[in-house]
Amino acid sequence: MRTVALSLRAVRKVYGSGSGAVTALDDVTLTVRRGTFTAVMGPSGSGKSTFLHCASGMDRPTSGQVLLGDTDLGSLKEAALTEVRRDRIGFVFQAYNLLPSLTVEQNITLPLRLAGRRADAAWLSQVVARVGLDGRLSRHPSELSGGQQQRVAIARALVARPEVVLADEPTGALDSRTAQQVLELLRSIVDEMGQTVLMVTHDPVAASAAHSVLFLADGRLAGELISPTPEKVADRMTRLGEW
Ligand SMILES: Nc1ncnc2c1ncn2[C@@H]1O[C@H](COP(=O)(O)OP(=O)(O)OP(=O)(O)O)[C@@H](O)[C@H]1O
Repeated sequence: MRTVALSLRAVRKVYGSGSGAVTALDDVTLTVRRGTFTAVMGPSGSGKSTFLHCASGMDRPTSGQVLLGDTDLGSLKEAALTEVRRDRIGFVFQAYNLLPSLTVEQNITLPLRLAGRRADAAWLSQVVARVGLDGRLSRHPSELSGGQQQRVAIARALVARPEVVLADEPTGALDSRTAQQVLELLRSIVDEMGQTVLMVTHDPVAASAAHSVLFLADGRLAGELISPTPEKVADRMTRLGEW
């Protein structure tokens, strides 16, 4: 069994060229081990979104390598990359991104249907129970609270048994109590289901739900905090500058 879910090797991303060039990621090397929950934090403009786009294959680095397991994403043509994103990566966004005309169950199983696969009934019911959506499968997103909608999005991210779940500010639209429940859910899918989760956030409380926090500053890795607390994360962020 591979122990590394995702690795970045000397990843650089430069937007534009000449005097207007912006280096959004500068020589970022890191590994994300399987079964870990990692948060990525950094001041505004430090490269968090660029990092997530490169790590997920949504964008290609200017140089360096991104590997999902043993697969070098840079070696893949667009169609193969799309399949990797669909089949091997789960995504959770701040804005849920559910389809309003589909039921909860149809939203959750959409990635499988797009891949021409059927849901494994036992796995689906395990995922639905884990995210606390039992009895709500025939509802539509508009009938659910924000926290429940994010649970649907998390179930959708898990349904294809991805190698890594990438979350972009997953609690950014939620009140603090609901956010805490969603963070506990993300932590539990790691601790109890062995998932791997990588989450970008601005929020020290959200980051402290992870096993470790990676800090970005000016596109470079600027340290790691193991067993974070909100206070330690906030302190580190304050030392990195404006946030
Ligand atoms: N498409 C683009 N074209 C040009 N520059 C870009 C582009 N996307 C990002 N940048 C620049 O790259 C740097 C990193 O941006 P990025 O969005 O990754 O940071 P971030 O940490 O996610 O910021 P925020 O927390 O404000 O969302 C910034 O200087 C930004 O202006």
